[in-house]
Amino acid sequence: MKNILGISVLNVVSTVPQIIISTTVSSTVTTANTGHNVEDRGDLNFDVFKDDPRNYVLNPKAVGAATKKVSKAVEQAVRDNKLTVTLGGDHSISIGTIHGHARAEPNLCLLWIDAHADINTPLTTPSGNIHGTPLSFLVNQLKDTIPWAALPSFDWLQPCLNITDIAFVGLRDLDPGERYILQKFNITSFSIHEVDRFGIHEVIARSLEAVNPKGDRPIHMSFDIDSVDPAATGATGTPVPGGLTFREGMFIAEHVYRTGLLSALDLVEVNPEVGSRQDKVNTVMTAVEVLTACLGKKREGNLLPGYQLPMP
Ligand SMILES: N[C@@H](CSCCS(N)(=O)=O)C(=O)O
Ligand SMILES: [Mn+2]
Ligand SMILES: [Mn+2]
Ligand SMILES: [Mn+2]
Repeated sequence: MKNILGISVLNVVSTVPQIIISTTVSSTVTTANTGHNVEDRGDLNFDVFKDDPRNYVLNPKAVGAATKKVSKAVEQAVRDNKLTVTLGGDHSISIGTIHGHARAEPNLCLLWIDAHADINTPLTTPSGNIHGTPLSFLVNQLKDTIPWAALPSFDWLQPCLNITDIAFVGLRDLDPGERYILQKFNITSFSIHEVDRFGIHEVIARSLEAVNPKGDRPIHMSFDIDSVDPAATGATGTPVPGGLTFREGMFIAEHVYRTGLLSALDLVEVNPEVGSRQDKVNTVMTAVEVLTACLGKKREGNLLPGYQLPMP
């Protein structure tokens, strides 16, 4: 079982919630005696500079430089044989986490847990926000849809995923371009409709069967906190009603942990600058619980190795 490494990746500066998540995860995972020790490699700080006006997408220079840094940090952590956890922050960082993970583990498969598909291309995005496009930069089959010459800050990036290596869970807000892509390439996807229809166990089992049928591929799970219903995750940038219940989110985490194949994990879109104080508390609590479940903490309780009943 890999050791756990926490890389706190923050948008620009450390935020209290991210610090709470990373320190709580470290202590919780250790005390839950999951057999792991947690190493926090600290924050990746990014230069914030005035970016050019929208050129297909917003802030391409800043995001291109930041995701390049993330890629290097994640690649190194995976090469150090760490189960690598990246906390965010904008889902655009997954351009870097998945690229870096794939450089060390080219055979990875991807679980994308999200209200959104985040697979708009720079030409289909309605907002220009790169957090809605990360997957289009990463998959081979969409390579020709990216205006690479207009986005030189991404010249370091080579597509590294086969589009059929992705399974989506929790979708409930797709743009026309995304729907087209999912249909055209027959990508494994379970919207909230399928979660309601089949139940979360069947959905996550079918997702893993589709992308990892032999159970021999490292798993990258990119968990967008907005996959869980806004009632439990109000402090996020693009909330969508009718999300996964807290319990369904926890089930996904526990089930993926039990595969023993989790190799890298993103926990993203925790945004401490939006929502009420209670939203922030709820969102951080949800993030901590999902993360620690991904890392071995069980709702049934963890048997402490060598535990003996105290006797009088
Ligand atoms: N599809 C929309 C919303 S994208 C939401 C991104 S995230 N990472 O899921 O919050 C767009 O492209 O602007
Ligand atoms: Mn975002
Ligand atoms: Mn989302
Ligand atoms: Mn997302």
